[in-house]
Amino acid sequence: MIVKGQKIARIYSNDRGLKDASFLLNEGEIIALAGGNGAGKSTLIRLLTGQEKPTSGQLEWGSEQSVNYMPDDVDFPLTLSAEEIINLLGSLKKVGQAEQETVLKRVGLWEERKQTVRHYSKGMRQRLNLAQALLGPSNFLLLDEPTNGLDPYWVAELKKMVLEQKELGKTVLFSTHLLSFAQELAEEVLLLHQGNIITQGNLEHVLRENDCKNLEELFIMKIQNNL
Ligand SMILES: Nc1ncnc2c1ncn2[C@@H]1O[C@H](COP(=O)(O)OP(=O)(O)OP(=O)(O)O)[C@@H](O)[C@H]1O
Repeated sequence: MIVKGQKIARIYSNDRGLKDASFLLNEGEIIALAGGNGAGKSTLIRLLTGQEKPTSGQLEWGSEQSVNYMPDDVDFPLTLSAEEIINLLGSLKKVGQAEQETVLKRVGLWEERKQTVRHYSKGMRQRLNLAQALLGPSNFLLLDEPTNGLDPYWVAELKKMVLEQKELGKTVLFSTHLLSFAQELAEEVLLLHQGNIITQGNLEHVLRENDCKNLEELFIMKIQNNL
């Protein structure tokens, strides 16, 4: 077990957030946290990273978890280059030059590594964000809206990178509102709507159980039932 949520909630003063979420994440799985805007995906991820404290409920962690995290909104210093940022984070994470180089090459920023972030496009900044999450040892990778700003080539590369991480034995949880992306990649799915988990489990199993041909059909059916 990686982590178990036991009726975990984070309710903000406006009564929104994440409500009584119970779930179990197992080792070595690719898990999609899917749902629309304001569904509670980032809130759940922030609870998992410890950036948010639950208003009720708890998380029970398996032993020796080490988490790498790709936030959905990171502002890298505009005056630093990708190389400097990865170097700085590399020294904090005790990762040597060779791995730093591999990671920058993997996200396609090696050629532009000496340019400052100011000169990067949105997609390049997002790839730098991905690079920092790939850097250093972890067994649990949390990616919040990793496709944001990526073009089709890099979305395809992102899929490959997630599968590579799985091959290395890691658990990968990513949030998305792109249901086709979740469908293509995930083994397990947590479908969120207005702060509630409306469906969870093995993707093939939940589709079969609900007689749906894909996640989009399931999502529409579930939210219509919730209205
Ligand atoms: N700091 C906050 N203060 C008040 N309300 C918040 C706060 N953070 C999130 N919320 C509310 O909690 C709900 C869930 O937000 P969250 O950011 O987790 O959704 P999300 O699924 O990540 O959405 P999106 O896909 O739009 O990023 C939303 O209704 C949002 O307005």
